Amino acid sequence: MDTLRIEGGQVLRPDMTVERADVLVDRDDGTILDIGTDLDADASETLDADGCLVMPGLVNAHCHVSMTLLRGYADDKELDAWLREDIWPAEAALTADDIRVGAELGLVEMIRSGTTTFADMYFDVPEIVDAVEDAGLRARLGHGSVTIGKDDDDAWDDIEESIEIAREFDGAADGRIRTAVMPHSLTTVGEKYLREAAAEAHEDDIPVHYHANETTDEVDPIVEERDEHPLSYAKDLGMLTERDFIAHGVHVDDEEISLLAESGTGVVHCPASNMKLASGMAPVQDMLDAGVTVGIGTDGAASNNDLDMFDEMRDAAMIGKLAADDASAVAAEDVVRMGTAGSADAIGLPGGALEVGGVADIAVVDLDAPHLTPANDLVSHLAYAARGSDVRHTVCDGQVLMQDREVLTLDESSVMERAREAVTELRDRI
Ligand SMILES: N[C@@H](CCSC[C@H]1O[C@@H](n2cnc3c(=O)[nH]cnc32)[C@H](O)[C@@H]1O)C(=O)O
Ligand SMILES: [Zn+2]
Repeated sequence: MDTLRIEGGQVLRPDMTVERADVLVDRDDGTILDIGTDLDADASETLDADGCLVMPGLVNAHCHVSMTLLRGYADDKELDAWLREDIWPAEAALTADDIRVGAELGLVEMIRSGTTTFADMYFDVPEIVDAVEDAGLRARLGHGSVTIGKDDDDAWDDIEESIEIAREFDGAADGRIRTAVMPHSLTTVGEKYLREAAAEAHEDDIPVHYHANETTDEVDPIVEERDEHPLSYAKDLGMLTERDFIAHGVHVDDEEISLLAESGTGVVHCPASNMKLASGMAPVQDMLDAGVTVGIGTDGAASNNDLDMFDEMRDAAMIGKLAADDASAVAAEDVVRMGTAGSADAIGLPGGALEVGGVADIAVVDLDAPHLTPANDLVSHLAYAARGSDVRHTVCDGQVLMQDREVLTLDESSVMERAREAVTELRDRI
């Protein structure tokens, strides 16, 4: 058997306790064989974790990965103007090659910050599929469709593309890639298209993922037109089921929180994007109290502006306390759970916890740094003090993606160089 032993570290267990242990991984099937201090087996390969915390790989539950190319391209604007005036025109000029290199750049960034799994809404998805296959991450991918401003034929084409992409690539990369049908939002996609997209997806047991209740501009028109709140509308459309997950959920009322909890629909909280676009403060503690499955996502790099899930966990804790006006709200354990198991549950992929028999998706965090000293409470450090750059090794599906900060599956400097060139040309085209 081909095995990997991560040895000498402390291990974060699913109950958020930390214990000294080695982790033995079966690289053939990508699962954890054993966790303990006296594992016998001679491993085929070892990763040194001395002075490190071994934790589940982080799960970035909402992203637009190729938007790394638009990092710093347009800042300091609210959502609607930012999308219409800057982002959508720039995206219209992106080529398939741009999408590929933008995705690779995002994947390098995620691997370097301990993210092993992500959910992504973008276009030219086959390019992203190929990039993920090579990079070795786990992902739930989909084509984002928009129908407003399009004639009926173009609108249907875009919806059908989302459905076809989801069917074609589900199970790709030896099963590491799953898919979802991804209508962009409840206000940028018309009712009949949403209904059809959800029905088609669910017919094949494929989830639906969309932006919802991100800004008041997305809530008010629905309330005015339909005399119901967006998530009640989503329920009528068949888009609020156990397998589905929404991004944001900032402006949700108590009734909508109950709908999320009853249906089991996942919510992906994107605190940095919500702060940067001044979208608002999601009632995360209320959602957790109600039993909603809450994960964390970075959103695209143009509204963040990085893909570091450690930043995101800290932001979630900070804004969660502010939103609840309570310093005990959205505590360290809660954000670490949301950034790992919560995200994995929300997007319906395995991972998010280190357990025997579970997938070997692992981040090894080097604790030997001034900002992580002393080790009073390692869960607190993960939530409040650690950075993506503290990650030393990243493992996904039993394969080592980064060892001693060297990315093994992609050529980091060539990816950066190609991304710089792509953006120089893109700016000329726009
Ligand atoms: N097929 C669509 C693209 C949809 S992909 C998903 C879209 O979400 C956009 N996006 C990124 N961040 C956010 C956000 O925070 N809220 C809403 N949309 C976003 C992103 O720029 C991208 O255009 C088209 O051709 O216009
Ligand atoms: Zn988004």
